[in-house]
Amino acid sequence: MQSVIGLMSGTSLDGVDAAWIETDGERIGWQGPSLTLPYSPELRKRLRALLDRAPTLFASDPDLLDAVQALTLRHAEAVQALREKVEVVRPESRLDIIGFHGQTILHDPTHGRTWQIGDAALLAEKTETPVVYDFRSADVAAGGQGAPLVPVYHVALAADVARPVALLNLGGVGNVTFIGASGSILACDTGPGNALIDDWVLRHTGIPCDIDGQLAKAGVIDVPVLNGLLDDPFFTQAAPKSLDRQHFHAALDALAGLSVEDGAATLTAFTAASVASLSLPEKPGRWIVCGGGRHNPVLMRVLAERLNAPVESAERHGWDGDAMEAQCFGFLAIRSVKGLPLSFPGTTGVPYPVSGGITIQPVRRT
Ligand SMILES: Nc1ncnc2c1ncn2[C@@H]1O[C@H](COP(=O)(O)OP(=O)(O)OP(=O)(O)O)[C@@H](O)[C@H]1O
Ligand SMILES: CC(=O)N[C@H]1[C@@H]2OC[C@@H](O2)[C@@H](O)[C@@H]1O[C@H](C)C(=O)O
Repeated sequence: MQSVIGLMSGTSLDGVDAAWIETDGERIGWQGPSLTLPYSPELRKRLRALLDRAPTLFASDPDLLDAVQALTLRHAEAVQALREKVEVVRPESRLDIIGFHGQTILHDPTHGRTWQIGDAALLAEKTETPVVYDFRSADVAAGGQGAPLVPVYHVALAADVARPVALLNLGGVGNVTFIGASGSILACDTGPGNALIDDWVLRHTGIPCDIDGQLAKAGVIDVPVLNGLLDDPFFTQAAPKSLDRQHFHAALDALAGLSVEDGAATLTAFTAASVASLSLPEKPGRWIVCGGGRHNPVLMRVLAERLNAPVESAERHGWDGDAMEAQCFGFLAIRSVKGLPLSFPGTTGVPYPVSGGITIQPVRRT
């Protein structure tokens, strides 16, 4: 087993998640500490501006280069902070490698593009550790969706969980890994997770999310608006399929005129209904939820109602639901180095299993 730090900067743009695990890329050993280093409001604003400009952005754009540097240095701080945490609990541990996802600013696999920003060479230099990055390009080049990549990690984690089961990540965007009774895998992005709720609440209250679902709880779902949102052609596409965070951005216009509470209730129902609209080969015996959405009790309740099945938090299975994506990119880093597949026909629609990721070594100091 090797010791690895996985780093994930998710679609919520809230910060970088870092997690330490021991793994050989197939089995998962010690799940060590994890942490989130938040981004400053200023960096969030710069990243958000890049999302809007990404389709026409040049790699040499000065705003992009500045943001990449700030983002990468924050990742290096996360690595240092996590090393210090591990030093306290397992002083004998030595970091072998880092899995660096970066920040997605554009995801358009149908046009062969997926773009995660971050400077892997700078991170390798600052941390004096080999860094694996660019996990999605090989899959997209081979005709896959480039996402989700977490399923192979979900399957390893859930090796002992009764099947059929679904593992649902509710981050900015939602994604699911379905494991059938026979072990068959089907995965896809599900639709919005928290990103639309966050954007709506931020726009109307200045607060970055609907804390504990308080606004949604006080609101009433606008059914015609909800049905209009569910008319999006994404929901009739078969899995595997993936999404750009901005795909549903215009959806907020459909809510014009609603109170902030009714809008939050409608968007919370939209996230749950988009998961329930999935057509899976078998009905999962349980849904295990990770990602920030599981902290929203209203979203969890509406999900359970719409899925008509047990909906459990990842912690019920001894997992850290806030660290799973970061852990995953540590796991994928080792798989990348070993040339093992990261994606499969059932997870991204790629025609054959594909590895991916590029390793960069730190500059040797003489
Ligand atoms: N107590 C809470 N109440 C409501 N929502 C919450 C709470 N805690 C976290 N969230 C939601 O979780 C989000 C963060 O989730 P997470 O960190 O899983 O996203 P991410 O990793 O950036 O996204 P992705 O998985 O799409 O890359 C916040 O933006 C917020 O909407
Ligand atoms: C292109 C991209 O960055 N997609 C993210 C995003 O955030 C959630 C969902 O959309 C998922 O497809 C993916 O991340 C996870 C970690 C994945 O690839 O499995």
